[in-house]
Amino acid sequence: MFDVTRYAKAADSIIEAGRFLYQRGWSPATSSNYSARLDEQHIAITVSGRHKGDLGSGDVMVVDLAGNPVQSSSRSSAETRLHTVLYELFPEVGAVVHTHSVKATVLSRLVSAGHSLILEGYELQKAFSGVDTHESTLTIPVFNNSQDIDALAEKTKQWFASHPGQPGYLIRGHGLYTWGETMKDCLRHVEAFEFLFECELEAMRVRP
Ligand SMILES: CSC[C@@H](O)[C@@H](O)C(=O)COP(=O)(O)O
Ligand SMILES: [Zn+2]
Repeated sequence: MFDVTRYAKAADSIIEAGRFLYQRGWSPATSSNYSARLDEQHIAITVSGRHKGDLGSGDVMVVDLAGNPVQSSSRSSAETRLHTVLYELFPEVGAVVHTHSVKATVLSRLVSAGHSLILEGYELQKAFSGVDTHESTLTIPVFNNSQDIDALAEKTKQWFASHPGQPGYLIRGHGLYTWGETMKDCLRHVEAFEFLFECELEAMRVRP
């Protein structure tokens, strides 16, 4: 069983995140999903198919880390397993956010198959938790999109098990996943990624 007060707080953080991310244009047309940890075994996560700019408490439900609904007859995000593998891997992760911005989508299609997006030399890399210098190298893997979410989740789990310090990943033609200790950390990470994606796209335009 989960703590109801914790659920209420987590749901509020998810609803607020949806408003912010939709307004910024990063979660259009019912895309995206968000979650927050309640305890070792449970997370609050968005119900599948809901409009993220207009979430209410009925649009956030509880699942266990196996993805089973707890006290809910709703269907959780189709991408629930992409969230739960991150909670399984990293006990310190308290929230996970998935977005569908134009820049993440376009850039993910420009990174060649088998390559990662490398971010180096940007002061804004320090917006990511644990990064304290522009002289760091962030390796952002780009996974091929798939409707087989269990298979995709397994690939992400394997990659991040051996690269635990990296702050997120792209799915080609689809969007961004990032996480943090709190929902605030996640939103800062999304903003930082969006800034860095714009820089990378602009650099490609100026010097193709
Ligand atoms: C509206 S298309 C986007 C979906 O296919 C999916 O990628 C997505 O991000 C939202 O799925 P959801 O099941 O609502 O969590
Ligand atoms: Zn998606």
